[in-house]
Amino acid sequence: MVECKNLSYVYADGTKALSDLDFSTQKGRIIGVIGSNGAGKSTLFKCLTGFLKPNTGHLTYNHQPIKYDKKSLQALRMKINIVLQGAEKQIFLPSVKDDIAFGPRNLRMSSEIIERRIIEAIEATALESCKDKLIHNLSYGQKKRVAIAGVLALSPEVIIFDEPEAGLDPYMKQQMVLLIKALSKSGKTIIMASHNMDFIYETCDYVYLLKKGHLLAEGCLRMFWVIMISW
Ligand SMILES: Nc1ncnc2c1ncn2[C@@H]1O[C@H](COP(=O)(O)OP(=O)(O)OP(=O)(O)O)[C@@H](O)[C@H]1O
Repeated sequence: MVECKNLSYVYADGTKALSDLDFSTQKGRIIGVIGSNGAGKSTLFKCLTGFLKPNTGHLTYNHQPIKYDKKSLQALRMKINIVLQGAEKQIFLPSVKDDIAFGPRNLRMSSEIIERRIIEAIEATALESCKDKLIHNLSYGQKKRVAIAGVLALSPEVIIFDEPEAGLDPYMKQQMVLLIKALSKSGKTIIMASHNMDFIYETCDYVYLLKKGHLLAEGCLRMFWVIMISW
């Protein structure tokens, strides 16, 4: 479980990106983080993954405060990982299988485990037909699934998606809804940001609404329209 209490983050130029934010997750939940451009969603995700250290507040994972030394951060990213909006940013190697294996190989997992993780990640992301192709030749939607498979291969407990449906056609958007729901059903906790309210409505169990770094509202799906009205 990830929990933030009174989280604040100010960038070096003085921009107050998060102010006194309370946020928490529960295992298997799909949590949507919504808010207009500049609301603080990406900053929150950078704090949750340890890329940014909050100026004030408490940030814990499974009730333990997040530590910022190299070893602790590496361990944190095994538990909480992020799928960035631009798939290209997360692709490091030319072949699908090698790219999926990149994280597990860096962590020096055994070849049997790596092979099993590759197979499971390919299956979960329906990449069977692309698995022997060069990533350079894949479509945007396929590249996005390779990026997701690379994260799944690390087997994190919490997966953050930054605009998972952006750039996908209607069929692939629907596939993304199914993939996210299947991950949650398998026990993964999902946190995601999106500007697509239909996608949020179709996918999430619980929603946080941010405005200029402040938490404006939060609620489960049946509260969704109340949240929308107050936005
Ligand atoms: N490196 C930075 N230096 C200074 N200010 C920053 C930096 N990164 C983000 N900000 C500012 O912090 C605020 C929150 O930005 P953030 O990217 O977290 O918002 P967001 O909700 O993810 O927006 P979007 O929906 O456009 O992705 C904005 O005012 C932004 O300009």
